[in-house]
Amino acid sequence: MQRLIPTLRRDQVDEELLSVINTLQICAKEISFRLHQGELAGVLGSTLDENIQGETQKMLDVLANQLLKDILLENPHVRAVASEEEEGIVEGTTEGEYLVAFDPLDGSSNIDINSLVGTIFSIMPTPKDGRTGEDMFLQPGTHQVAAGYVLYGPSTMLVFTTGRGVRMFTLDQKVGEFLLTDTDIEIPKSTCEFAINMSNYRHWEPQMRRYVDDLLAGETGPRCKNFNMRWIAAMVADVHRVLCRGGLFTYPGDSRKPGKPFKLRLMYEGNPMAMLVEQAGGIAHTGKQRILEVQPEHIHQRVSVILGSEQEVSTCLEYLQDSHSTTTDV
Ligand SMILES: O=P(O)(O)OC[C@H]1O[C@](O)(COP(=O)(O)O)[C@@H](O)[C@@H]1O
Ligand SMILES: [Mg+2]
Ligand SMILES: [Mg+2]
Repeated sequence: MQRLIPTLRRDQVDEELLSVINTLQICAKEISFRLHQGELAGVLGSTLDENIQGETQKMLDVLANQLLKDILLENPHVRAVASEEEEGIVEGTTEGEYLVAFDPLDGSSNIDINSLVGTIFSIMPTPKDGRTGEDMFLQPGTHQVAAGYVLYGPSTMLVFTTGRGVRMFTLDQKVGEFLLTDTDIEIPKSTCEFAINMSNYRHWEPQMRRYVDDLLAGETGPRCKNFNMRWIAAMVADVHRVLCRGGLFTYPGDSRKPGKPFKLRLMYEGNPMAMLVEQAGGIAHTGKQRILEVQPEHIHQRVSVILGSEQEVSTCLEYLQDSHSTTTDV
């Protein structure tokens, strides 16, 4: 079976980028090891702190962030990193050719119940126009040269794209290597499955409610078919299911917190997942535009996400089109 780096080398990925990807896979193996040790590693539970987004930090959020940051910044090809757990960017080597944005541990509320979590990452080139600091990261997702995630599940998987399709690698615990297990991933065009946190129903705009009402109405409703629902509460795991067997995943805007309608982060959740989904033939949208075309204004920007099977996302967007001309609350 093919190993990660030789597989990418055959795609003529440049050596500097390969080196960054190699560093990421080293971190992923270490995080995977600690997670699988669970309680035995003494790293479960919460810290007494909140991250800069006001969310309770788990010990593993802190540990995974420290690991990724420390190891990436030792790589001479990394100019800077941006993380969900860091307020500002952290600078590396001035000559570094690449920027890395990451969510060190996604779905971290699942840690306490020994359920699925992941790491998400996005790699962009260092701009050559003299920009410095956080401004270097403010590039649309179309600029990403590589993106992916690690799913820490019954097996640890690395799902990855450099813009030449999506590949899945599985960590062979015996040899400590990610081996290629699936290639040319294609999301089925149609689906009977959707993923949304239904408990927010009352906070959605009317057209999103109408779309979901029609899904729930099943074969006797206007959609004339029955839909199933799944929600793992870890974007990595929900998107992984969509890549494997199709589906629609959405975290739409809602009116819970005035002035803060969105939950998922653009630079290290929306963009990398959008690149994977588009590379697998799906759609990744905000409801108004391709996620990959959003011009970021700051590194922790949040965004509405609707992604997955082409036909179902298109149908959802048709429902929402009405709403954007009649409501302004999202
Ligand atoms: O708590 P909710 O509403 O189910 O939200 C779940 C969503 O929040 C997230 O967990 C946010 O990720 P973090 O754990 O990195 O903060 C997504 O992975 C997931 O889709
Ligand atoms: Mg996350
Ligand atoms: Mg996180």
